[in-house]
Amino acid sequence: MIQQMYPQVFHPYCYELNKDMHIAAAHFVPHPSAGNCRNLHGHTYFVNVTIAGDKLNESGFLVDFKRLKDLIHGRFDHRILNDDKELFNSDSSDDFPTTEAVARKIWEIIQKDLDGLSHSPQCVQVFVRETPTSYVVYRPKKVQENE
Ligand SMILES: Nc1nc2c(c(=O)[nH]1)N=C([C@H](O)[C@H](O)COP(=O)(O)OP(=O)(O)OP(=O)(O)O)CN2
Ligand SMILES: [Zn+2]
Repeated sequence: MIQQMYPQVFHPYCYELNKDMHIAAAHFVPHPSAGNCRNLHGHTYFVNVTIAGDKLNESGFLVDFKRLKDLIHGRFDHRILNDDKELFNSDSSDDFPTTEAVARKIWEIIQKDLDGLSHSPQCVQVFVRETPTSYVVYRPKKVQENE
């Protein structure tokens, strides 16, 4: 069972949901300055995503927890992150599979999906813990207001 405290995010919405996932995945950081991380190695990533909004859908959900799991766990679990060429590449440091970039890519995947929903939920925070001592929080700069 995942039990962890996460940083809080301030937002203007009435509802907030959080979904935890753990993801077993391997990666390497393709740059000489990355030291040991240049070598392929694995982590059990702990991911928490925060969705906020003012309206619920026809099921009474802000967004179905399972939809979030399918989008993220379904894509990354038991994979080598570097093999996901749609997301990661070795040519641009912004697209190396670092914890920072993994958090941002998770936000991009989720927000793109949420943008297709008429009740306009927003992903306001993505937390990614790569090791017991290291984590990253990604928050979009601008949280859209619901109309
Ligand atoms: N800013 C970042 N720094 C590092 C990243 C990263 O993604 N962003 N990644 C790594 C490695 O991938 C490594 O797997 C994790 O590093 P680290 O937390 O240093 O791992 P340790 O378990 O050895 O940490 P200790 O606290 O020393 O036990 C490196 N840096
Ligand atoms: Zn690593």
